[in-house]
Amino acid sequence: MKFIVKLYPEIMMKSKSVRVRFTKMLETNIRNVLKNVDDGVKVLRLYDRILVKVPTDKPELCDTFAERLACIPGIAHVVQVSEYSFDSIDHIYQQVLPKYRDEIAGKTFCVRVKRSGNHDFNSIEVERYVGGGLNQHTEALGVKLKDPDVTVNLEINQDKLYMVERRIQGLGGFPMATQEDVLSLISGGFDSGVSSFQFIKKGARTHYCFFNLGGAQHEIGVKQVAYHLWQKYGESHKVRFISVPFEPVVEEILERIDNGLMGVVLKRVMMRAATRIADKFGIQALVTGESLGQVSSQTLTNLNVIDRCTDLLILRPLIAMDKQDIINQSRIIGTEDFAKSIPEYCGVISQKPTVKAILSKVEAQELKFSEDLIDRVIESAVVMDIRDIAAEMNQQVTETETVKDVASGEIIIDVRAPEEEERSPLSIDNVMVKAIPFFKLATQFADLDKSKTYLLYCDRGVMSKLQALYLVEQGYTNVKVYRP
Ligand SMILES: Nc1ncnc2c1ncn2[C@@H]1O[C@H](COP(=O)(O)OP(=O)(O)OP(=O)(O)O)[C@@H](O)[C@H]1O
Repeated sequence: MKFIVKLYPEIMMKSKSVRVRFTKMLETNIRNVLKNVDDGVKVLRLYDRILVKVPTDKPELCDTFAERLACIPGIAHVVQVSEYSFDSIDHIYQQVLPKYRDEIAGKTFCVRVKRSGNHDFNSIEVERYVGGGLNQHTEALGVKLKDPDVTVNLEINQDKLYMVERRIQGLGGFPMATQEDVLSLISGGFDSGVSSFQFIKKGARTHYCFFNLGGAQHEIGVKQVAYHLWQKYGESHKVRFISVPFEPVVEEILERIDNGLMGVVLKRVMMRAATRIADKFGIQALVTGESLGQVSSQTLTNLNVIDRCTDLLILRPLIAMDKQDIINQSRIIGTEDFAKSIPEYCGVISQKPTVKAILSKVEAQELKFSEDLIDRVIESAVVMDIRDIAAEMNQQVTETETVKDVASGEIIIDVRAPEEEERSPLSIDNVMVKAIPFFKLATQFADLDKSKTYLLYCDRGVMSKLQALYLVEQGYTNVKVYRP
């Protein structure tokens, strides 16, 4: 079984040298991602496509490969094919006939051919020859060129015939790391998840910067979102997750800054701190999830005042998007459930925030800050490789317990998202399994029988550990992680 990966058209329109560079990057990225599924995978770059060969003894991996390919930036679409050799047009027909005989019986059909290489026939001739043969020698209702019941898709490349079994829509965009790095300010809500995703899709290594205003639980929640985005769409390249303790900033803002200006001042301190971090790592742009008019700090006047505190480029990919479209997008990329479960943590919500901040007044207010405020918070920032989020959870989870077996009376809670849980439900003989998706767990755990012990389960063991930590933080002791 093979996949033929088609590059996004924007890549194909580039000059030869750029196209080759992008294609090579995509080839490497695909290899890096798929070898995590199985290192027997073979990835081969051709002129305008990349071939992915699934290990012959593991056809069951096809669905996982298809899912992973659908999330790698730079791919227009992927076709899953079976491969045959041929020596004549009739040989093509003879191989197609047994494959499609039953499928087209009682149905209308048409044959579509894409051809590359040197042959003594063209695509239309193959369509007519194969279509004519199938029409005569099967129980098909007949050929119908527009809206047939079945389309027989064939690809011919030199002496190889590929029969297309399914088409998988790609993500589009550019291959990861073909663009320069960005630092995405992530708060765990709908917006910053989507804005981060847009830069991953555009091929920018997207590092994460989080300002902690709400304690350990907020940080755990945001780490879940960042880890999900990286693992699903950007796994080919490692990135950093930087957590900056912002309680000292919030404290000074509450004590020293005029009520109406608090929101704008908080954002300016964030931008200054993020600029320092970006400079340290040679990153040239910040990304935020700000959107025009969404909250008081996001009027044009206020965004302008925010921008004046740094020379660094601030990119706001959602600036003209409607909130509902952002939420819809977050559903598609899988961050909606995380965002729903993260409460508003901003401690600097003033009663009457100004929508028209005046730069000179804001600057005068900021003189009231302790001189070393930003130095202090930057010094205590924690920089981690995003891959270590999973490892860190492992370490911290020793506070809770990870178990391989279920003791009598223990109950398993399957915390996977409902679609995943429905696709492959967990069932263990003589063990009670309850499905409570991770985003409902925090609220529903309190209603469970407290005399019982609960083992949290998810397929990769990251989400279950994060959720276990979260519950331990809240004071529960009757929770463990289940890793069979
Ligand atoms: N605690 C934080 N850490 C890092 N970035 C933040 C934080 N709070 C806000 N931001 C950045 O500022 C942007 C605007 O935040 P704000 O709270 O004004 O709006 P929001 O609509 O609640 O954003 P979101 O939905 O992303 O939480 C966010 O999208 C994010 O990029």
